[in-house]
Amino acid sequence: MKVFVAIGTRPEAIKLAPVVAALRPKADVVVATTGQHPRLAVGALADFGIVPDLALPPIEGRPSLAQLTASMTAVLDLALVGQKPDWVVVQGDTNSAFAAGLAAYYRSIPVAHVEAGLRTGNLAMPFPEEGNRQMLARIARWHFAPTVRAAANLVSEGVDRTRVVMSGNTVVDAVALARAGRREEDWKALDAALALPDGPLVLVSCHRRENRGQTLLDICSAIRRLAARYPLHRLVLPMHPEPDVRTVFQVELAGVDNVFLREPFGYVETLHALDRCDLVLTDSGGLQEEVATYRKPVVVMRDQTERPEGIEAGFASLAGRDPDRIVSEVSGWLDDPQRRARLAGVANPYGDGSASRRIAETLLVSD
Ligand SMILES: CC(=O)N[C@@H]1[C@@H](OP(=O)(O)OP(=O)(O)OC[C@H]2O[C@@H](n3ccc(=O)[nH]c3=O)[C@H](O)[C@@H]2O)O[C@H](CO)[C@@H](O)[C@@H]1O
Repeated sequence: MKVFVAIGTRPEAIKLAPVVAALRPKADVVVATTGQHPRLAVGALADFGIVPDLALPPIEGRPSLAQLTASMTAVLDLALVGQKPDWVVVQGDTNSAFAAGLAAYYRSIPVAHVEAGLRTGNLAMPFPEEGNRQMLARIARWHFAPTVRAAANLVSEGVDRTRVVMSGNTVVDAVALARAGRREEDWKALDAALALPDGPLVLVSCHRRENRGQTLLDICSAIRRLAARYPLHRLVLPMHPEPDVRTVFQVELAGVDNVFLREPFGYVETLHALDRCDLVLTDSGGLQEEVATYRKPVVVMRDQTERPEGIEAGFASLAGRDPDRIVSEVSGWLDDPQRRARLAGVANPYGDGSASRRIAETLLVSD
């Protein structure tokens, strides 16, 4: 069996790396980068010892979403004609995932969708991810749902329930795979490599499209207020390379002593920061899930999340994008060490670390 695994961005690389590892012994796997964020995707794959087999041309300039999707679809179409895979595997909700799914669908190649069924039900938030994942659900042959709720979302939309597999989220497998074999001193060495300051850490990340513009300025004001309120804490912010986001952070947070702006972390470095931090403040999807492995709290800077499981389990607080709410939700955790300590006993709602094995087993015997 030949499986074409399409990877456009860092989170897809992270969440598909364990699927590639699970498929590789038994299938001919072609790992292809789609050109969306090749540098970040290749970097994340390297953390798992994976080198892409096929690097499609990087998307240059600042294309519109339609141009981005159209050009990736056209190039992926040619790649699929050349490779003739039996399956195309896509993950999540990026334009890459949608472009690869669409290209495969038009060539009548079945699509397996990993992390299927996440929904806010609001096409404007997250944008364009909610639309991308809903469209993928219409054309996929296998739907690998990360949670029971995601599986139920798909069935309620009319997806054939025999094509929905509750696999768990592969991010849990990714964390375990990236940690495997690393020794205590390897992790300690990362403090120096990352120039991570001593003292308690807060890991901050923010890059969603709907959080740009005035909202990002508001978020920066919340970060400044938190830095002043918690002078002993170090707020570490690896910046997404998106220029609109980077520049704002660099201007708005310049000169704040306990805010540390950093270039994007590698995956292993991010896991180290997760291990060391007291709290994560983010609009990221993956970080909302990874905190559950580390039993750390996360304050989510979004109005809605497609991951209510984290809130129900007690890891996540939804702060919206209002600075007062952000400051108060973060304070609710940082001022209450016992509340944080209680997370140690909470089960991970995102899976048991065997999602990739389930996905590989299903694909390898299916038509
Ligand atoms: C709407 C939504 O939620 N969509 C998500 C979106 O991804 P996201 O929001 O999770 O994206 P990011 O925040 O960019 O990445 C996060 C990953 O990167 C790691 N990381 C972070 C900073 C750094 O400096 N170095 C790193 O290594 C970090 O630990 C984590 O694993 O697309 C995915 C793909 O389809 C979907 O799965 C997913 O639903």
